[in-house]
Amino acid sequence: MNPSRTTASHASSVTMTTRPAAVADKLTKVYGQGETRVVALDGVSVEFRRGEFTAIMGPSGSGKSTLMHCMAGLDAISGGSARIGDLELTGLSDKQLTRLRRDRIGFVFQAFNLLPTLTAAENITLPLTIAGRRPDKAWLDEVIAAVGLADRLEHRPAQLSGGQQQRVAVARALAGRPEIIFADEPTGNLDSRSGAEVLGFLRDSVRELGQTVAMVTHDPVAASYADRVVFLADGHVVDELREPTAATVLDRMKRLDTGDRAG
Ligand SMILES: Nc1ncnc2c1ncn2[C@@H]1O[C@H](COP(=O)(O)OP(=O)(O)OP(=O)(O)O)[C@@H](O)[C@H]1O
Repeated sequence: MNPSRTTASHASSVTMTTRPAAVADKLTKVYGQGETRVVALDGVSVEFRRGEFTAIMGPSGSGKSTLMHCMAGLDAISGGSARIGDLELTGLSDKQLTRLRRDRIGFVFQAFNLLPTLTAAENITLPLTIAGRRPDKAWLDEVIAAVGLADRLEHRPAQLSGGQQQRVAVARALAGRPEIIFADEPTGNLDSRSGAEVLGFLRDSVRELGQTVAMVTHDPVAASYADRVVFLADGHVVDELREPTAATVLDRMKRLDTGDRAG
């Protein structure tokens, strides 16, 4: 049985009808020119609904990271559109994109990217400090309690396990109540137990705190924590699975690898 299916997704059922947190519409991304031209995304349309946890999977080179970078305003798009909430990313200046990333998007990367000289608490609030925003104390307490870091707040990253460091990174991503969190292989550097904790927390942030998460992963077990899996191949969305289990995800991945994209 898939552990991610044992509790009802209350937040999802309440919020899924509202406008999506992020939308790609016929999104294309072309790198290079002439002989080095690569079409990384070839008309990708996908919605990330509020209060939903989406995993993005696909073979190496299928465009997963490119999709995430374009949606998060880290990379310019070549055609189509990308929106965070109702904000269209095309045409935004570098300054506006920086502000968008800072104020409306949370990031979790494979490498935890914590500042070594700061405590866990200072790392968690750093983006808010940089933005000159006052942390919402009640929300922060809720996030810190949920990630189980209340007794580690004064520790520096070197004094924390990998799993704890990634939980600090997740709390940091959540601290500003972003419109959406983009997670790129968040469990890639963790053992399976720590990985399960981080994934469980990402799932809880969606179910219990009403957040929205899009996560790139290669791992069918990680994907099984999501509400849905979007499959990419050769820069296209080729499949989608709801209520995934590790077994159903693996089965779809095998079909992609053999080029059978039916169903
Ligand atoms: N900066 C770049 N310049 C040129 N080509 C790029 C660049 N970034 C990505 N590509 C190409 O775009 C395609 C999609 O790459 P992308 O990294 O999005 O795939 P991916 O699915 O995330 O792969 P992986 O699972 O290996 O991380 C690949 O063919 C890749 O070589």
